[in-house]
Amino acid sequence: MSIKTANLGFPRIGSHRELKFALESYWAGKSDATALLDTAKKLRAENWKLQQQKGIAVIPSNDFSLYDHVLDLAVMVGAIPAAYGWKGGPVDLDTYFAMARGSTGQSHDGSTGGSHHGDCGHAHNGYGVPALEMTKWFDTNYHYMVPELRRDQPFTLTANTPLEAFLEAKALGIHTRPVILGPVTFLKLAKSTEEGFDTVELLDRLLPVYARIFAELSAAGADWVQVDEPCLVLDLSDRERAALSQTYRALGEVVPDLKIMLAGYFGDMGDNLPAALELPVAGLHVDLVRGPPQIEILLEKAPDSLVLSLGVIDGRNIWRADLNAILNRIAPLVSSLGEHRLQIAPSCSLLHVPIDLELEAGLDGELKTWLAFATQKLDELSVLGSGASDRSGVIGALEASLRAVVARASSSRVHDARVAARVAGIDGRMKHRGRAFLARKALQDDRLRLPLFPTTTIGSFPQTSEVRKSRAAYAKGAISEADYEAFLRRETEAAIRWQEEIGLDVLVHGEFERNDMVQYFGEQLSGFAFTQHAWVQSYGSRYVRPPIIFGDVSRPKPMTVEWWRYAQSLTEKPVKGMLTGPVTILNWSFVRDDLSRADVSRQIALAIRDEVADLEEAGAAMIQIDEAALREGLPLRKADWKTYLDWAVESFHLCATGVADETQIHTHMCYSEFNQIIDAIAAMDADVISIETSRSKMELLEAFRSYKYPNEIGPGVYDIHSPRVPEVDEMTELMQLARGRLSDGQLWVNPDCGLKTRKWEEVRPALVNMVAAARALRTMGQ
Ligand SMILES: CN1c2c(nc(N)[nH]c2=O)NC[C@@H]1CNc1ccc(C(=O)N[C@@H](CCC(=O)N[C@@H](CCC(=O)N[C@@H](CCC(=O)O)C(=O)O)C(=O)O)C(=O)O)cc1
Ligand SMILES: N[C@@H](CCS)C(=O)O
Ligand SMILES: [Zn+2]
Repeated sequence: MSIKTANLGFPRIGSHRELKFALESYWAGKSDATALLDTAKKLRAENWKLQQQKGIAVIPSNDFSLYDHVLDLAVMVGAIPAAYGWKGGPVDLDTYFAMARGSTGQSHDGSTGGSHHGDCGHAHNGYGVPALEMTKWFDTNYHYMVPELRRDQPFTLTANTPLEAFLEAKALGIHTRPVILGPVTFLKLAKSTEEGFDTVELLDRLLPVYARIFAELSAAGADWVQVDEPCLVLDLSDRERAALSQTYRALGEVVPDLKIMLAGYFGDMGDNLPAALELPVAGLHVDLVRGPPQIEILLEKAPDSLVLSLGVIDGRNIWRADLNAILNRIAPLVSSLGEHRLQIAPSCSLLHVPIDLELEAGLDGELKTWLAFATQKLDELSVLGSGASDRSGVIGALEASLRAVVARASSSRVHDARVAARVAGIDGRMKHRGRAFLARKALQDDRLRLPLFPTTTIGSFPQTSEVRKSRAAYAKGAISEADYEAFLRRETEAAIRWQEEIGLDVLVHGEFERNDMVQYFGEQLSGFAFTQHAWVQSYGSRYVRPPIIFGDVSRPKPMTVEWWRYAQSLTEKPVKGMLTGPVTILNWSFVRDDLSRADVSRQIALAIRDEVADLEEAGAAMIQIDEAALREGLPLRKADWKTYLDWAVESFHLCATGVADETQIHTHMCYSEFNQIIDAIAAMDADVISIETSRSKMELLEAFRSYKYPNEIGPGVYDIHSPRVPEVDEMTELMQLARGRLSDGQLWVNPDCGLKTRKWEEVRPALVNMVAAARALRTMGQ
């Protein structure tokens, strides 16, 4: 006897990024739909077979997506905005990708890859349709397409994709449990296109579509369906709770033969758990990695007939599990509920971890024994499934797990007494600059002598395929370090010359040497490991390789100073030092789980503080510390915000307060809904903050206006997520709107974010226009 193992979802991208290459080739018109769909089918089959081979009892289907699973659901239920020209019936690939990436009106567009958003023609051009908005999926670095719903939104089943997936697996002889995103989470994540209505109100119209999907699944032989409602870990309104209750009462009644495994994940269900336990579903999945105390409530309150799926293997991190500790933790449930009522599962879908540790030939041997990627997590599930009823059959695996846990806890690689002492020595003086902002501003203005409405950019210039190829060639040993660096110097010099030529006031070196704004720093800091193949989907065909923070963090040597020094040597204009901040490095890495995130952040901050000091020492008058992920790293529950913001702001201070008052500290945030965190932004006290505002027509500045925020701000005037080149007038108009909210002396002129995902053909005219807009502003009254 053993407890059933269940998986909630497997990464879609392929262990060698097969999906990315198939998609980008299709978009570029280099291959056809058949080739793309064949690759997708092959990946699905490989994933199912792998899980079968690993002995997973409950294997998911419909966890695959060509681009994004939220988009898939919107398309499946016919929630397709009129602009995409869908006339009913099955939805073709071009419509699907138009929603994902925008469209130029041609069948596919030839651009190989996006930015944060769909990247093709935009409606502002007078042709084409913009992509749906994109935003991060809960607190992950995965981004989903935001469905757009109107008050009179009809829903209709365009294709039963869970059924298709179920049948595809069945044809391979694999019985699966299809996955579908739940209707309440779907509606909650959607955006209403009209004022004054809550998308959850559309539930009555959506439920019949689910009922049909479920009925067809049941008729085809499915016995269970996994319905994901990650909203169960959020603060829910009464209406949302009522919607959950209505949904599961209704679906249970219409298709009684299909058992629902309702899955909540990404945290503790907290006050939603008792209500979830009362829903008339056959099973409930709980995330016991992020919410271990839920076990007590399950023991006390789980109804007799309910099957519990215990999310005990971390689906959000890459550490090898402490299998013995997990078995001990769930033992009371095993003895009280019995094996037949339990399933052993990852905390959430494995979408958020890389696929296979075995591919990491370059990773240090000892560190490797501490890690588990998706494939290894399947093995861990199997051991737990057997071990939960009888440990004797898995003694070897349990001993190996224990050895890894003990070795990691006591390893000298993990602990560095100097780092711990430095964190312990953080004192109040490191938490603020010398003088208050206005006094610093006077000193900085005197030093920098910038014009009104100074122009700058956010840091990166296009990462052309030439840049990427050169880095890949260097990594493979095909070109020498000297040749690679000479290439980067040429790129940097050309960027500096061009910025001078077009008249930007504050220059950047262009970040050509960086593969990614986080990975680049991870590769240079002690306590970090980096991988070769451990890609994780960020959105669509864009993936990241998050660094692994395994030990105490320190900086062996300066990381960016030489590139800054070189760039500054080429010009009289100021060049900004360019760094990624600790909270962003933390949020976009796999972080050790044996130290608080606050302390890891402090350690990174102290390393960045040293880099800031070295840049200042080298002569940098301005240093930018990007905190792109500070806002998006907010905890899911409001009650946890203050603690997070306190240490996040403290970390920024630790980076920024070692410099003289004459040195101007910049920060940049590209996810900019600031209303709820404006106190924290003000407390950061950066001399200049650049933010994303162009799409919101400067409305995001309202938070700064009403707060009477005194420091300087660069509200983005150029939407870098679109290939479109903004006109001079548009940018002056946007700045005029900004002038209505802030004083002239506070304002900078810059794009929304870095330009790494854009092409030079777009960037050149856009920045020429931006400089012209700033010049025009200097002569214009408000
Ligand atoms: C700003 N964003 C970021 C997030 N997270 C990060 N860690 N970084 C970010 O910038 N989160 C939120 C947003 C949006 N998210 C993303 C995520 C990913 C990209 C992106 O452009 N990804 C690239 C990969 C970038 C990278 O690491 N490149 C490496 C390796 C490149 C490579 O594959 N080389 C090839 C050969 C190259 C060639 O021949 O052309 C190879 O090795 O085979 C590098 O540059 O060295 C992606 O392509 O997915 C953007 C925004
Ligand atoms: N300096 C970085 C910030 C991106 S959020 C860049 O320009 O790409
Ligand atoms: Zn940005």
